[in-house]
Amino acid sequence: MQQSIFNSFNENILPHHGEIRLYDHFFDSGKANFFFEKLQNTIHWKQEPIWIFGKKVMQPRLTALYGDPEKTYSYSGITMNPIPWTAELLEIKSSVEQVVEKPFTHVLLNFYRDGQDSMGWHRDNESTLGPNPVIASVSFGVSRNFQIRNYFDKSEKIQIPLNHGSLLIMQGESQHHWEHQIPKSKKVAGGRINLTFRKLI
Ligand SMILES: O=C(O)CCC(=O)C(=O)O
Ligand SMILES: [Fe+2]
Repeated sequence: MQQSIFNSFNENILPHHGEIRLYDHFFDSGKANFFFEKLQNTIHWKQEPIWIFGKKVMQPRLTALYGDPEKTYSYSGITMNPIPWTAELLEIKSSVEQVVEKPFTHVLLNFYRDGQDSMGWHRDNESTLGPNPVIASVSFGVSRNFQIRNYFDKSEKIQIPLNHGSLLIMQGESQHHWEHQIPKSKKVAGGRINLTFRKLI
C-alpha cells in the first residue's frame, strides 16, 4: 500500500509556512533505471531560451512539457505547448497521484546533462497554478542537491539530496514563502531527469 502524504514517516522539511515532504525510495532502483533510460531516449528534449531581466538567455538544461492538450504553460517569458501523455508518463503520474490524492494536468521535465546544468532560484507561483499549488517532483539519475531558502529572509536555507527514484511533494504556502534551486556542481558526473507534476487551472 502507498503511504499517506500525511504519514509521520515523511516529516515536513519546512519549519514554517508550507509543506515539503520527501519520499526517498518512491520507485525501487529497477523501476527508476527503466524510467531514466526510457525518458532519456523518448522525450522530445529541447534547450529553450527564457527571458531574465529583459535579456534572452538559453536555459542551462533541456526541458519538455507533456500533459492534457487544451492548456499551455507560461513561465519566465516563454509559453510551452504540451505534448500528449506517453504510457510511461501516465504510469508515473498515476503512482504519484495515489500518494497526493489529487489529479495533475501537466508535467514539466528537466534533463540536467551533467553538473554544469542547473536551475536558478525561483518559486513556482504562476497564477495558472492556483493560490497554493501542489507540486510533485520525481527524480531519476544522479543525485543533485535541492536547495530551499526563505524568500523573505534569504539566510534561512535548507538543502536535501534528491536521489534516484525519489518523490518530493511541495504544497500549502511553500511557493509563497520559499524559493528553490538546483545549483551547479563540480562533483556531479552523470545525468539527472526531473519531472514536476502540476495542475493548471
Ligand atoms: O530539478 C528539480 O529538482 C527542480 C525542478 C523545478 O524546480 C521546477 O521544474 O520548477
Ligand atoms: Fe521549481
